[in-house]
Amino acid sequence: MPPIQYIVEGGRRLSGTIEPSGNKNSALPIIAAALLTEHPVTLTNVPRIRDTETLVELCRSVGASAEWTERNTLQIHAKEIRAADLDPALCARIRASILLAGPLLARCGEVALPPPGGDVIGRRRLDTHFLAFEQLGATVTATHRLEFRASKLKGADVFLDEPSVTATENALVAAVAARGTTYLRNAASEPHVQDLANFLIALGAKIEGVGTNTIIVHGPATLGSTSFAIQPDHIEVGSLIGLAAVTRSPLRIARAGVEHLRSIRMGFERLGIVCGIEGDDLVVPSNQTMKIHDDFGGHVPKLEDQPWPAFPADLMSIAIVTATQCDGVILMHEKMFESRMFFVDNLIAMGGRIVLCDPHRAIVAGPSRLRGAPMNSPDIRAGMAMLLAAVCANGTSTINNADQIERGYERIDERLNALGAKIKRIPARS
Ligand SMILES: CC(=O)N[C@H]1[C@@H](OP(=O)(O)OP(=O)(O)OC[C@H]2O[C@@H](n3ccc(=O)[nH]c3=O)[C@H](O)[C@@H]2O)O[C@H](CO)[C@@H](O)[C@@H]1O
Ligand SMILES: C=C(OP(=O)(O)O)C(=O)O
Repeated sequence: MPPIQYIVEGGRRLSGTIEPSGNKNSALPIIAAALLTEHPVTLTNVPRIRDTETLVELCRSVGASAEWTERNTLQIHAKEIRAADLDPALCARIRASILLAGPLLARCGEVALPPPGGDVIGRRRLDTHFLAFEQLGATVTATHRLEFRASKLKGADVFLDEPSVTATENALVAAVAARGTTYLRNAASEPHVQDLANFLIALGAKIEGVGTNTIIVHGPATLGSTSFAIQPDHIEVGSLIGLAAVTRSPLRIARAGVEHLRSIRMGFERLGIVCGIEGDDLVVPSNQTMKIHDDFGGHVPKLEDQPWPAFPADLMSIAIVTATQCDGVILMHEKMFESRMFFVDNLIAMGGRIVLCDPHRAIVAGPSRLRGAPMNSPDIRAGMAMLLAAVCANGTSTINNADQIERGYERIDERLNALGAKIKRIPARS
């Protein structure tokens, strides 16, 4: 596939209504977990993005049938599956290939996975996955590939060494197949972890504590068939709030899943951006103060990410771009990933007033007038953040490697153009 480039004519006001896609990070573990049951599963509101397409190919390669019956509806039937050798190139494309470990181990008693890929945003440890699988009775060998074996998975009282999202998801799926009760303590509780748990419950699993940091699973479950709708993507909603703010545009984000937006709204409020709620829609007015709130006593405020329910790491890049358009000074502290902030060089080249203090901290002083520039998209969220910068900048920007953006955001050029943006995708979509 040829690399994708966006050419963006900036400085335009946007307006209108946009609906977020289904959550990428819900769809991925749920597609993988559909391999746990031998009955058919229908998933709706699945984002049709590069990451889900890659995982669907991997599911087919182990013997499941997986068909898109409508643009965002996926039917998966894993009547019989085999612990086949998985294509290392496909696994290396996505972080979520590691999510096949839980269901394949449960179904086949063994699985060998090439190392997963995903965003290059710092070290991405797998130790928490290994810890959880071992406590559930599996043996793990990690060499050039990851081998998991378990003749029988057994329920256990597992304390995760950190609330890793994908490790919690893998452990949750394995625990559903394990004999006995499992406690997953220090578990991640992100909306996508909740979505996966609700999907497993819909299949017949017995799970308590969904949305908390102690998940209790009574296994083994007899699983059936289900039809399940993926929840809206709160990270996409956050990206759209940033877009509305930096372009000073009124946007309505319809069916936004407002119950999961408190910490996100609070983060943007610190930047002087206040959203209204109307039913399940989020309304971003154009007349924002865009004035950064100092801490009590006039001290420089900070915005930092942490595991859920705090402000999400995947919105840090968007928040940095947004802060360049706000009045005041703020410390942005990315606590979780070591390399996510390096993209700010692109913003500095565009005229952003940012000091990158170290790999985890950047000081942003705004507002600054951004100028269009050529850029490269290093990862999904930095790519989307640069798209926001390009849409708000004076002049034309070129974003190379926009394939990265399309790993996570469905038809984003078309959807933003419908609001008034001017993004040309090369090659054009047929
Ligand atoms: C497919 C998928 O769902 N990917 C998401 C998943 O990745 P993933 O599951 O890979 O991320 P993890 O939750 O394992 O950890 C992310 C990083 O945060 C660090 N960490 C984690 C917990 C903690 O308390 N302290 C800490 O420093 C980890 O060491 C790691 O460097 O969760 C990340 C964190 O929300 C998101 O960025 C990814 O989009
Ligand atoms: C880091 C991300 O994705 P992945 O974990 O799939 O690389 C992301 O969604 O921002």
